[in-house]
Amino acid sequence: MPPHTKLLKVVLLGDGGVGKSSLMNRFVSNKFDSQSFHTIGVEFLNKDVTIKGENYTLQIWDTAGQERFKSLRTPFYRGADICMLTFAVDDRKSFENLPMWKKEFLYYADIQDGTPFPFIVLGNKVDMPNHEVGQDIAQAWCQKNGSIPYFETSAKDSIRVDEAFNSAVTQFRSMEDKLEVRPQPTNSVDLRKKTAANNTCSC
Ligand SMILES: Nc1nc2c(ncn2[C@@H]2O[C@H](COP(=O)(O)OP(=O)(O)OP(=O)(O)O)[C@@H](O)[C@H]2O)c(=O)[nH]1
Repeated sequence: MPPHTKLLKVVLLGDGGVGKSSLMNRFVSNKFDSQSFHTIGVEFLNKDVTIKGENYTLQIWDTAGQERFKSLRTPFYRGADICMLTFAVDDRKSFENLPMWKKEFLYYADIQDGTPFPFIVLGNKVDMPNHEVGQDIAQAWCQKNGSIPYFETSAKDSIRVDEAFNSAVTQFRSMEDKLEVRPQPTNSVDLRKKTAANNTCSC
């Protein structure tokens, strides 16, 4: 890591199939795979960014959205700096599950509900023709849940993906002073030397 680089742990959550892996791969490698497989456990990739003159390494944790992998993903929430809650705009159920994802994150990250925390909401697959969740409905939910920034994205067509990740860092910066000292992972490993490598963990 270059000097004066801050490591930020970013956790991507949401129902299986909404496009979390695809968003991470678009952001880190500028690639899209239409045959993307379900994630088992968690995977992470690092990407270096500079926001307003400050260097950051974003350590992006892509979690498995399917219910059966809950026990594999939840241990990785502790120590997160940013949480990106993801749904697909063509899948109403995935939007309706956002409160469940937020609650699960706060519980396993050991953060009290109501404490300021940098969340971002992504409505992915905006390239799809049939939207079951309108921008107004999603924005209203974000507003009600602590004025969370909302982005309609497409990993496929590369729409607003960089903007959403960069905004997540800006959101972190704006709240940094207010964030409580949060519990760090007990089973931590030093992952800071790895950058843009495909690292899989299904432990
Ligand atoms: N049209 C469209 N398809 C997408 C987009 N993003 C992802 N997909 C497709 O949706 C499917 C699921 O994408 P993934 O990235 O694997 O979804 P995930 O949320 O990581 O799924 P889990 O690993 O099961 O939690 C794949 O077939 C992707 O190619 C998008 O922006 N637009």
